[in-house]
Amino acid sequence: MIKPEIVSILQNKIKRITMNDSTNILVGPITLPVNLDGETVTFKWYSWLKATEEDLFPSEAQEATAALISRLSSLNLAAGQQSSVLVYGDFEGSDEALIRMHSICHTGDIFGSKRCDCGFQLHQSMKMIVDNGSGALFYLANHEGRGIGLFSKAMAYILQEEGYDTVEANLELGFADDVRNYEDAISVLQHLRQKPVTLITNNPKKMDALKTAGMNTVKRVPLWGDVSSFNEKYLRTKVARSGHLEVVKDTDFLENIKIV
Ligand SMILES: Nc1nc2c(ncn2[C@@H]2O[C@H](COP(=O)(O)OP(=O)(O)OP(=O)(O)O)[C@@H](O)[C@H]2O)c(=O)[nH]1
Repeated sequence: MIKPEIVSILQNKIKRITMNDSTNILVGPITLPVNLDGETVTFKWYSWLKATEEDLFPSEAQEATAALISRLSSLNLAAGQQSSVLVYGDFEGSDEALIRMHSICHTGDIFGSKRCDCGFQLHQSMKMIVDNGSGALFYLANHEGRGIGLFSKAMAYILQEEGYDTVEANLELGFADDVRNYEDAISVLQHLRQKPVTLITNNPKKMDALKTAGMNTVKRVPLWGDVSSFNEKYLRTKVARSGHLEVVKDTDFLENIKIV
């Protein structure tokens, strides 16, 4: 039995986001001071859980929060991945808000791998959001390896060491090049902000996903960097095969960046 005082602490921080055929349960905001290049910057952190079982967060029940809490310890949530959003500034009301839909990259974001540009993009986009004064970083934890999962990404890396490019490696393993879905994140975004957003990305598919969902995405800010001999082929493949947009049209952007 969950104590009433525990329910009353949590219930104002839990919101239901109803989608067409499922529900996302959003928890937050939670104050999150972050060390960003030596400065303490305070974000508001939220996480969400897709409620696939109807009784997880019953809409009619008065004690929906209690019902949810009482199920938590048996759900084995650590075995799955829950996504996050870090919100900065007056995200709901500001005229100009920058957002980043960042797909998890265990190797790049956590270990600092130089085989991709993910760690750089994660860090840089947080700084861009703070410099802008308002925005949100969505950290999409079910997107590892463009949706193929960490174990499969390890296999894809082995194929890449034998000369296959990123796209070929995914295809040879029986996946599409990119199997990511942004619906859950967009539902959370729409819950947090209705006004137009500017998306930090080089990937037009992310812009399309937001526009298709009816989100008013007015602008795009590109984000290339941390180019080295380790990730040069990966970055070239993004432009040549995955449709990523270069910084300057008709220019081979990598030739303008010193390879270290
Ligand atoms: N399959 C596969 N996935 C990779 C590889 N290197 C990085 N990734 C994944 O690629 C994704 C990159 O995510 P993002 O940086 O958000 O997306 P993006 O499509 O590059 O678009 P933008 O960075 O927004 O321009 C992450 O899920 C990484 O785990 C790789 O060699 N193979």
